[in-house]
Amino acid sequence: MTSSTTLRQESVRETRAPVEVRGLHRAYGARQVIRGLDLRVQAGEFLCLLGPSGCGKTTLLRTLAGLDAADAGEVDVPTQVAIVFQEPRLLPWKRVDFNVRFGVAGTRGARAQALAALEEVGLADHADAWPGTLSGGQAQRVALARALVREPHLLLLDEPFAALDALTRIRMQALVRELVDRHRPATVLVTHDVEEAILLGDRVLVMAEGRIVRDSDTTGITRDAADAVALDVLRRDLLRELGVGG
Ligand SMILES: Nc1ncnc2c1ncn2[C@@H]1O[C@H](COP(=O)(O)OP(=O)(O)OP(=O)(O)O)[C@@H](O)[C@H]1O
Repeated sequence: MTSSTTLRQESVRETRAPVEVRGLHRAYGARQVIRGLDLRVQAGEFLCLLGPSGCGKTTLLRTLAGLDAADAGEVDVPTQVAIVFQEPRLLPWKRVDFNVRFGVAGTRGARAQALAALEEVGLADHADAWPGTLSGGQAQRVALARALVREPHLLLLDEPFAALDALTRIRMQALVRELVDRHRPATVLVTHDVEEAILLGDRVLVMAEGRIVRDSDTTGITRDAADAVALDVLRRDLLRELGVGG
């Protein structure tokens, strides 16, 4: 990722508002899930969020998507937001093309936009297929196309690769990074996979007990042999932070 880093930073469209969260609080009944969380994501930046189960990652994403309300604090997000979940959540009784158009319902030229998005995820020839005939990876690519067609300025990905087999996961990681580099939304990916976070993101954040407790710049760390030591050190550090390993 080293060579493309400078290019990515230079081509950020300054007109896009960054994501800004200040002093966010959210409780479910007596349980305080998010406790005074601050977060800033620049336009075009790819942020990966790690954290133990139940620490509030999905709650944060849902709040950024406007699906959940904050109890206190400020949440400034762009108007164009799209979210992809672990499951594709397609309408099984509608063809692929409709499922993608669903993201821009009512817009003129929606069919053409849907086809363009399907083309980008390598599924142009599946526009008229039924969701039930797709593999898990293909269905998740349709979910990605449905998100892209909205031209999001903020793209939220909640463990989107977790249900995929190892090879499909690697292909999907590369596709998502490529799409983010091309469209430049601010991107927040929740994952439990430390290596995925380091290799895919520009920044890796660790969340614990409702706050961000670590923020590491990971731009430029690749699978190349030259980066092996940096990758290993960061991986160990992050695993320790997550309470795994010594
Ligand atoms: N709608 C809800 N009502 C009540 N409690 C909830 C609700 N949504 C989440 N919670 C609780 O809030 C806490 C944080 O949940 P959240 O899903 O945000 O965690 P997470 O970090 O995404 O976990 P995981 O990694 O397991 O997906 C959990 O204890 C969960 O049970």
